[in-house]
Amino acid sequence: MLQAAGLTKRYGDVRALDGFTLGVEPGEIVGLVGHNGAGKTTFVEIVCGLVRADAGTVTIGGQAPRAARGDLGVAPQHIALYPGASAREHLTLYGRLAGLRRSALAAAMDEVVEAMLLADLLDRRAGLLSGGQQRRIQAAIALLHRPGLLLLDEPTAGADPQTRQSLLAAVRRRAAAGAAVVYTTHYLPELAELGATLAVAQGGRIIARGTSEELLSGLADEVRVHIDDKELRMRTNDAAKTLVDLLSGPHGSVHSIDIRKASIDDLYRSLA
Ligand SMILES: Nc1ncnc2c1ncn2[C@@H]1O[C@H](COP(=O)(O)OP(=O)(O)OP(=O)(O)O)[C@@H](O)[C@H]1O
Repeated sequence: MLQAAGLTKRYGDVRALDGFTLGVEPGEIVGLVGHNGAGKTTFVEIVCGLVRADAGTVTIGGQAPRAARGDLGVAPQHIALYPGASAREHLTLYGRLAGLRRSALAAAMDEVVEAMLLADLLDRRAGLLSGGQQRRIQAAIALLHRPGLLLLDEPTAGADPQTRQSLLAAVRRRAAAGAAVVYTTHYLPELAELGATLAVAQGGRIIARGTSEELLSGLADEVRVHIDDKELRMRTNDAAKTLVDLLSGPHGSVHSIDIRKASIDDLYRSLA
């Protein structure tokens, strides 16, 4: 559905993208992760047709980004709402721009209002809502016209657990119905909940691609055991065996055991 190959983009001396290549199939959720400044948002902006790449190609369903705009749903990283307009007015405007009319528009609005918990907020001005509530409206706009490609750039930043769960459920449903999804986040557990594959961006390109199990499998977990008045810290690929070995020998009084799974930071470090 989305094919990007060899994208480069410079801002003065900064290489925002440097050979960025990524493909996303219908029904696939790709978690786009990477340090601040890795090029994730620049990639999203190029796919949206907002920024022109210096080199490389992007196609959406075989078409150029501008021609494919109608099949694109975008929740940008920064809040981009009209402060004086209500959620209802936003959804009506964007729905009409996407070609939805009357009963089709009403049905699409009902669906996203329910999915993004907007019923009680519909007629309040967006500018007076909280950051998390504004994110719900942005996500609803992205989902409204059932696009074939969803680009969600840190859609849960500042969202409470209920909003996060609603959004993740809505994204899963859309992917199950065949949408291709690019989901940018700094929060790995969300991607596990989505069943997403990972694409790791670094220095303006994708340096690793696979399931989180594949990418994290070689990385050691950390086991911390508080015995007597000492804390032992061990890196291990088999936390259970490490603990059994430790505790089957003579030992003092165990106060706590903590197993820290390999994190996304461990992944970045291993790829650096
Ligand atoms: N309009 C711009 N003008 C100048 N530099 C830019 C512009 N947009 C992005 N950059 C630079 O390009 C690089 C990539 O930025 P980008 O926003 O794509 O990163 P990111 O991976 O989305 O980061 P974050 O996780 O912080 O959102 C950064 O060094 C950034 O400062």
